[in-house]
Amino acid sequence: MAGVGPGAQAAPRRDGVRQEPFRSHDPRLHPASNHRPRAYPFPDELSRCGCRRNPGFRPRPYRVILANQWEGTRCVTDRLPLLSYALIFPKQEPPAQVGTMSPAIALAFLPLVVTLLVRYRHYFRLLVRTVLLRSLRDCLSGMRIEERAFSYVLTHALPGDPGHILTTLDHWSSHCEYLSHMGPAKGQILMRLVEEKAPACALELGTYCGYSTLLIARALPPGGCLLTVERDPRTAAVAEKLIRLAGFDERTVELIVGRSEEVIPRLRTQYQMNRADLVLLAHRPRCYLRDLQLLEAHALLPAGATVLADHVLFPGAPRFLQYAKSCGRYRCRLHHTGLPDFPAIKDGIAQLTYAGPG
Ligand SMILES: C[S@@+](CC[C@H](N)C(=O)[O-])C[C@H]1O[C@@H](n2cnc3c(N)ncnc32)[C@H](O)[C@@H]1O
Repeated sequence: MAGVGPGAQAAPRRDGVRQEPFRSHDPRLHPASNHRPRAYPFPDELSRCGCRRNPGFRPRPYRVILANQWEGTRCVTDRLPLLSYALIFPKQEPPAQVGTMSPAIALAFLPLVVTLLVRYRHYFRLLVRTVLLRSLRDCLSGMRIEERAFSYVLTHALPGDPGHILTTLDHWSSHCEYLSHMGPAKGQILMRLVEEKAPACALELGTYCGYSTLLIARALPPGGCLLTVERDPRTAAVAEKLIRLAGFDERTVELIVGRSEEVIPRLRTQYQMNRADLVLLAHRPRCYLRDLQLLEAHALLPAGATVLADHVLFPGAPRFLQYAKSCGRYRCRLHHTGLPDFPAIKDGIAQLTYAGPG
C-alpha cells in the first residue's frame, strides 16, 4: 500500500503533484510497534489543524491508520474514505465570544464617536452641568440648587434691589452652578416686552427660583400685579423668599403653589383673576399647548393679550407653535436667542398676540 508508514514514499496525486507522506514522530504510530491501544492516539498533526476525534470511532490497527496520508489539514480520502470520514471533521469555528468586540470593529466606530462628541459638545456640557454635577452637589450638600442659589444671594446681593439680585443670580449661575433660569439675554427681551405691553395683570407659569418673576415684576406698570404658579413646594418656598427679599409684596406678586392645569380653572373664582394681559409660559414646553387652550377655554385671555413662551426651540414646543400659527387667533413672532452660558444652543421666545376668540 503506497504511503504506508513513516518511511513511505511520496504518493502521486491524481493531478500529478507529488505529496509528502505523513511521517509521525509518535513511536506508538510506528508500523513495527506491536502496541494495540483501546483507542489509538489522535495524531498531533490533526489536533494542530483543528480536527478532533470522532467519539464513535472504533480503534483500528496502526497499519490501517498509517495507510492514510495527511497533507496539511486535508486528508487524501481516495484510499481510505471510511477511515478518513471517521477521523476528520471540518475545522471547528471558535465559539463566538460573548460581550467582546473585535478591535477592528471598535476602531471603525471611533471616528463616529469623536464626530458626535465634537458636534454635540455643548449638549454634553449642558448635560454634565445640569444633571451630573447638580445631582452630585445635591447629594453632598443635602440642599437643592435653588436653596444653594438663595444662600449665595443672601450673602452677596442687596436686599430690596431686584436688579442686583438678578445680577447676583446670573453671576452665581455662570461662575458656580448652572441654574435653569431664563438668563440675561432672554431676560432683556422679556423686560422690554413687559414694559411695552404694560399689563395690568400678568400670569407666569413656572416660577422656579423667581428669576423671571423678578424681571416681570420690576417692569410692571404702577398698580400692576403678577400671579406666578409653581408646582414644586420646595422650589416655591425659595422663590417666595427671593421675591420678598427683592421688595415685592403679596399685592404685587402672588405665588401660587400648584400645578398649572389645576390652578388655571380656579384663577377666576379663587384668585380673582378675570383676565391675564400678559402670560409667560415657562414651566414645561410639552404642557404649553394644553395650558394655552385652558386659558382660552376659561376666557382668561382678552383680545390683544400677549402670550410669551420660553424654550420653544430647545427643548422645543412644536405642537404649541404649530397650533399658534395655524389656528388663526394669534399673531406670532419668534425672538431667537441662545441658552444662558451656552449661546451655541439655539433657543427662542415665542411672542403671540391674541386676536380674540372669533
Ligand atoms: C425652567 S423652570 C422656570 C424658570 C423660570 N421661569 C426662570 O427663568 O427663572 C420650570 C419650572 O416650572 C415648574 N413646573 C413644571 N411643570 C409645572 C406645572 N405644570 N405647573 C407649574 N409649575 C410647573 C418646575 O417645577 C420648574 O420650577
